Amino acid sequence: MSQSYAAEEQLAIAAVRRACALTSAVFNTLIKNETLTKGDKSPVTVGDYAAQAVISSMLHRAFPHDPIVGEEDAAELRLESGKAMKDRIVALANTALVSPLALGDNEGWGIGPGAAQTDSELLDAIDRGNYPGALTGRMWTIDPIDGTKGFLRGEQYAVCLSLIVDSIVQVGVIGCPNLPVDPTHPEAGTGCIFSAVRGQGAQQFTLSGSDPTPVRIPASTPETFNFLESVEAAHSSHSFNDRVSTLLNVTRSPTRMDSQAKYGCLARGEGGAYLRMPTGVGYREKIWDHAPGQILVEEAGGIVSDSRGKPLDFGLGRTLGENFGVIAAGKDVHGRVLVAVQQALADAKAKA
Ligand SMILES: Nc1ncnc2c1ncn2[C@@H]1O[C@H](COP(=O)(O)OS(=O)(=O)O)[C@@H](OP(=O)(O)O)[C@H]1O
Ligand SMILES: [Mg+2]
Ligand SMILES: [Mg+2]
Ligand SMILES: [Mg+2]
Repeated sequence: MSQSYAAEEQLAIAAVRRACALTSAVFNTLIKNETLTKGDKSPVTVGDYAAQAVISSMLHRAFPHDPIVGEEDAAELRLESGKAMKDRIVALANTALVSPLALGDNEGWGIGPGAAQTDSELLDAIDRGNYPGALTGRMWTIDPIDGTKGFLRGEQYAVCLSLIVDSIVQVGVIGCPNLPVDPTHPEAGTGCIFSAVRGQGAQQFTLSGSDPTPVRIPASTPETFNFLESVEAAHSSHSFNDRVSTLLNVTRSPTRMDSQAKYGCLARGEGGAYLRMPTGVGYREKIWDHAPGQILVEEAGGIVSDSRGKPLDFGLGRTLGENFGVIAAGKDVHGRVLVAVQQALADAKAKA
């Protein structure tokens, strides 16, 4: 029997709302020494750490036994050299945690404002994201800022949270503070949340209101179809997407956008397909970069697979393991995109 996951969805929405308020505030005041470069050369800001601390604290309060796979860890913040950053993160996280009841909070589920946390409680909350993942059982994924490079550029980024049970994503919530609420009326403002529960559909509402609207991927037409792809050429191959576009006679140029906002746009009918092919050997996609997006697109009536047509495997640890690339698209076009991707891969192999 399918479960309702009502408490989990409400908590996830409330946590993403609080984290989005925090990241928006951070962007307006971010200064240079509030960003670090991680071992893999990617950036992390006080916003990433503080948002993970807030979401993890709220999860722990509501579901103390659930393990968490979170992108960030607090190792740098525990060093003497990280003290200034840690102090700022603690202040930001506590402001977000104790602020008055945000829309979507529900005290009945214990997800209203909480008490301020100590430094060590907040560092421990960040480090609770160290779960290695598992094939069975419940676990949450947190990507506190997905598309950190987009966040730093003032463009798209997303606060992403999912609940995975026995390797299947059951709840996904994506907050997009910089995304237009209505792409046909950009003047109507920005700030959306997407949310989906397995078997119950997908919805969008505004970051500041409680106005859920169901989202569904419409049938695509040659006039409207184009690819959604990463901004960063290092994250997915733009030239491969060009070849697939040529094979499919796609005339519209791709929409480049950071983060899982791409899954949100696809789910509400923008673009037609999200194609993410690896640029080099070795990088394994992280589960927090795809779990909320996968359930959102599937619940909006689409299909998400890797470049071989296999489902994404969320039960192999912190990465998607052997999955190679991602194709997300409406049901009517996914098969055609998959065939074109296979053709482009075969052409590249023949040339090599
Ligand atoms: N080499 C490589 N290949 C593929 N993906 C990578 C790679 N390196 C990083 N990442 C992950 O990409 C996440 C950013 O998502 P996007 O690629 O959609 O954003 S962007 O348009 O490129 O900025 C980004 O997520 P965040 O770190 O949360 O921003 C990374 O997890
Ligand atoms: Mg990410
Ligand atoms: Mg991130
Ligand atoms: Mg990152």
